[in-house]
Amino acid sequence: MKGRCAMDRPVQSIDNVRLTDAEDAVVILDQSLLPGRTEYRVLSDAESLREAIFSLRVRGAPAIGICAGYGMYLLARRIKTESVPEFLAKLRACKDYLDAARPTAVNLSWATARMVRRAGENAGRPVPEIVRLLGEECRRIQAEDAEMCRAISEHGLTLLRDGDGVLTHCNAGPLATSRYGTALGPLLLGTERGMRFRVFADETRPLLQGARLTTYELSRAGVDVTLICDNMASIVMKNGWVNACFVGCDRVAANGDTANKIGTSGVAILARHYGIPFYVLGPTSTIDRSCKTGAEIEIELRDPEEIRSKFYREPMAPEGVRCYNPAFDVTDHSLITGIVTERGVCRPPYTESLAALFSGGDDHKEGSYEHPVL
Ligand SMILES: CSC[C@H]1O[C@H](OP(=O)(O)O)[C@H](O)[C@@H]1O
Repeated sequence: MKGRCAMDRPVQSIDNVRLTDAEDAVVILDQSLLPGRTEYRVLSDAESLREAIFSLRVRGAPAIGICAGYGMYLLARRIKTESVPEFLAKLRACKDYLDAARPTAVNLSWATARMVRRAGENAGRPVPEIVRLLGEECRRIQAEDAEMCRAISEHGLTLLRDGDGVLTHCNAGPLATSRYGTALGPLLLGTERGMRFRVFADETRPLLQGARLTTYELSRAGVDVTLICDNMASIVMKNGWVNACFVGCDRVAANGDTANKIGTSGVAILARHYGIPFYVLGPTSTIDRSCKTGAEIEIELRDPEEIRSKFYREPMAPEGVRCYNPAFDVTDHSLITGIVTERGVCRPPYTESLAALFSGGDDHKEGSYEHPVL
């Protein structure tokens, strides 16, 4: 589906995922086709929603959560029953079906759980009223993410100076969120304010989110960006061109161990070697306190063809050669200088500083955010 240009709006708020006006489908910008093709997909059933998440047509932990929230509302509207218990049971089945698309990014299951929780809290109301409340909740998920990303960008910007060199890995910009992004947010916000940065974007094999998406977002925003192969991160750090590394996150454990795109832990080890600060940026919705350490985070394994041939005219390896294709790895908390959330910059020890984010007792407080000094 050819749609309005994804960049009709300021780059900080790419139109990457939304509900149709008729509320009968979720429309996504198909990120698997960028930067060459700007095409939208209309997701009108559970199968297309799950396929779009699995195939990274919509990707990035927050964007996946936003899409899943809209998807749960869409599917809830299709549940034809007046029995609340039957409605709730079928809604939970929708959650299980969508959650199975990708296991690592917590925002997927966090968003579907939030929708099921919202329905359960209102089990005393008639089904149509519950559905209406779910329509409000899915929109709140996207609106809150926009707030969180803006706050993350403000906090992240305090860590940078005009003219800094920043290395990024994968893509954690507006395409992966609701606006601004997490790792890229401070760079976009700072550029809006007249600051200049020199960004080195890891291409991020095998799916090349850095090459295809990060350079697309940053160059459109007028940010100086240089694309490098993943194996060049060391030399640009050694050359003294990098003042900080900024990466996103898909699941942060209670002790600060962080799952992010495969290759992130290698960047962190290099940064430590060269004495360069390494920051993880993400919303509190990506912190999973039920995971005590990164050892408990399930790492998604993907199709070997993504390594062998997905992006190349000619096969890059003999047909059928065995490949190992983990989509994420876990960066040990000891390698992380700070974790930037919408509520401030958390410093080690993360078991304490992350817990302090939730001192109000809830796993994720909706609405405005206090900004404690952490
Ligand atoms: C703002 S979260 C972005 C996060 O998600 C990416 O994974 P994927 O492209 O597989 O969805 C990557 O880990 C980014 O850091």
